[in-house]
Amino acid sequence: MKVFKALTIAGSDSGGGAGIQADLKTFQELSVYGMSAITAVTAQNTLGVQGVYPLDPEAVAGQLDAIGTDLPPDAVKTGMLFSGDIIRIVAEKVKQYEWSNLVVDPVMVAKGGSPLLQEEAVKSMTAHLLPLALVTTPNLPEAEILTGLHIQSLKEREEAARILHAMGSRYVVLKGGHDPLTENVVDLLYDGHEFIYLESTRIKTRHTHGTGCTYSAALAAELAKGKSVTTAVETAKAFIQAAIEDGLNIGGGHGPTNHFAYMNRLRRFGHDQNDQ
Ligand SMILES: Nc1ncnc2c1ncn2[C@@H]1O[C@H](COP(=O)(O)OP(=O)(O)OP(=O)(O)O)[C@@H](O)[C@H]1O
Ligand SMILES: Cc1ncc(COP(=O)(O)O)c(N)n1
Repeated sequence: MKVFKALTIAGSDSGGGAGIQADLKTFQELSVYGMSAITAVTAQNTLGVQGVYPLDPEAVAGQLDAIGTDLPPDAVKTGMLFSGDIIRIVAEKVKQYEWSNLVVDPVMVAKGGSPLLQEEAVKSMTAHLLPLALVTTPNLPEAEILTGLHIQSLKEREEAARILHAMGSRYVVLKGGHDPLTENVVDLLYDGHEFIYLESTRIKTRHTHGTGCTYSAALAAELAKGKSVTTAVETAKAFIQAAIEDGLNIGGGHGPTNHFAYMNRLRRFGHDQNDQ
């Protein structure tokens, strides 16, 4: 049996709801062998981020070399990268090892408002990493910072997606979780030709810690299995919808999503997700 492997390059969340921990849980649920390169350690729980301890860029490079020389991943995702120096090292290694199935989740700020990316690093993200991305998955505030647009209307979302595509990302998913005005959550997928809207019921819950990480990890896992971007985006959306619907009421703040939910539902309905 072929073993599909996915790599997450991201920060550690001690509370287990976001970052590396969310990514590995998602890979596992979707039957993909998970590997990690940690960029920063955060002291974090459902109440917020209490500390950020970035790793030396050399330590990040060392982890990527260890993986690149022995365990070539079928897909790679990036999350919290913290600094321009780390972004440049990651971009260099992605090119060196020719990792083409790259999902860039341009994580900038945690739910509670703590910065997870230095301001000066935004330029490195657009100059060095986005041109290597197969898919980038910004939320609305991240898309505004990356493009310089103020995004309100659907037309402005489409314009932002066009700009991100022109920056080099072959596909763009503009996530709509942060849009407070709409009844439904609307994500926008753009491949350089057409706009596809993925709509789902907005779940009213405060347990949304790690939604973006989990979503992009599910996308990377499906790409690792050889699924098309469109199919992988649809599965990732179903995965996160189930994970938010069955969110975990633990901790005193924003509880995490439920990584078991999607597969539990498929099992209940007698499907194996590899049959899809
Ligand atoms: N309340 C909600 N109900 C249903 N789906 C949601 C909700 N919030 C977010 N989503 C979905 O979750 C995914 C992540 O979207 P979101 O905009 O929250 O990303 P994010 O802000 O990067 O996440 P994070 O804040 O964890 O970094 C998207 O597919 C979005 O549609
Ligand atoms: C290590 C790490 N990576 C990413 C996030 C974003 O997740 P959220 O916006 O849900 O706090 C986070 N909080 N911590």
